[in-house]
Amino acid sequence: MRSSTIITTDELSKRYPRVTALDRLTVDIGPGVTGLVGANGAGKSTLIKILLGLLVPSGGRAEVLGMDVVTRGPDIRKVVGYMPEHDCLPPDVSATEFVVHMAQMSGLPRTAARERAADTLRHVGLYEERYRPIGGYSTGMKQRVKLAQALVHDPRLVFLDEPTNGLDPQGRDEMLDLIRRIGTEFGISVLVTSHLLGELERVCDHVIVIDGGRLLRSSALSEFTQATQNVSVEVEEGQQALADRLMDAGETVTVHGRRLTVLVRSPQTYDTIRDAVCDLDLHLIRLEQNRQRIEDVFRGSAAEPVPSHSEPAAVPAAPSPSSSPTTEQARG
Ligand SMILES: Nc1ncnc2c1ncn2[C@@H]1O[C@H](COP(=O)(O)OP(=O)(O)OP(=O)(O)O)[C@@H](O)[C@H]1O
Repeated sequence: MRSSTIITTDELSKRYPRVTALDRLTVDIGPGVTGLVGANGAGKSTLIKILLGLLVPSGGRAEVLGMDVVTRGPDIRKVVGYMPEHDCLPPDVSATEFVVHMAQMSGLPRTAARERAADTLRHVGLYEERYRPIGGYSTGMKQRVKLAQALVHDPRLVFLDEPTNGLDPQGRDEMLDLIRRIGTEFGISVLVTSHLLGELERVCDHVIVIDGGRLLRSSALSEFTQATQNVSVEVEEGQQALADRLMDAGETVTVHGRRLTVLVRSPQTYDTIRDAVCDLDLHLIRLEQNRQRIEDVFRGSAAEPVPSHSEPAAVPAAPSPSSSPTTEQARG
C-alpha cells in the first residue's frame, strides 16, 4: 500500500452475465489528482460505482478513505462527491434550485445549502445563468452543474466520470483548469476518468491505465513524461539552412516543418545550436527539451496504434471480453 493511500483495491472484480468489467484489479491511489484512463468499456465507470458503494463487486475488496465499499457505502458518499458521466439533470429547474436541493440531500440546512450552492456555482463559473432552467443550457454549462453538485457538500474526494465528454476544445480546456484548481486550491483529491490519454497530462499527478478491466499501468505522471534526449528548435524561417549547419557540425537533426529536433549528445549541442542561429541571423521562436508524452508510452506497445493528431489521442481499444455486446439497457 502507498503511503497516505486514499483508495485501495485488492483483486477487485466485477462480472456481468456476459462481460467481466473489472478483472482482479489491485491498485493504490494516493491524494492529489489521479487520472483513470481507459478505452470505452475498459471498466472506469464500473470501478467508480463500486468505490461509491453503488455496485457490489463480484470478488476482491476495496476501501475508500479507509472505509470498506461494501459495508460503508453511505458513509463514503457523505465525504465523496460524484460527477456521473451521463446527462442526469432535471431540465425544468434552475442550476441554483438543483444544487441547493443536492446540498440539502447531503444533510446541509436550507440556509447553509443556499450559501454553499451559490459559492460552488460561482467557483465552477456559472453566474447569472444559474437562475435559468437547466434544459436551455449548453453541454459545457450542464457539465459545470454536474461538477457543482459533486462539490457542494464539501467532499474530501471527488470522482469525475468523463467530465470533458461532449465539450469543444475551449470548454475542455476550461474544465481541465477547473479540475486542476479543485486539486490545488481547494485541496480536494480527484479521481478523473478519460478515454483520452493526452488530455490528463495537464492536470494529473498520477495516471492509472486500465484495459479490459485489468490494470495496465499505474505511475506518477512524471514517469510517463520523462525528459527525452532531444531538444526542439523552432525558427521562423531558414529551418533547412539551420539543419544543414547543425549536421555539418556533427549533430543529428530531423526537420518537421518549422521545427527541428536535435539529439543532445552533450551540453555542447546547446552552444552549437545557439551559434548556428546567430551566424545565420535567424529568428529563434523556441528552444526546449522534448518530453515524452503519455501517448508515446503507448505508441508501439499498444494493441493498435494511437492516432497522431492535434486532439488528445484516444486509448486504443484492445480486444477483450469487454468489447463484446452487452446489456446496454441495464446500465446505470
Ligand atoms: N449494468 C451492466 N450490465 C451489463 N454490462 C455492463 C453493465 N455496466 C457496464 N457493463 C459493461 O461492462 C464493461 C465496462 O463498462 P464501464 O461502463 O465500466 O466502462 P467505461 O470504461 O466506463 O466505458 P464508458 O466510458 O464507455 O462508460 C463494458 O463492456 C460495459 O458494456
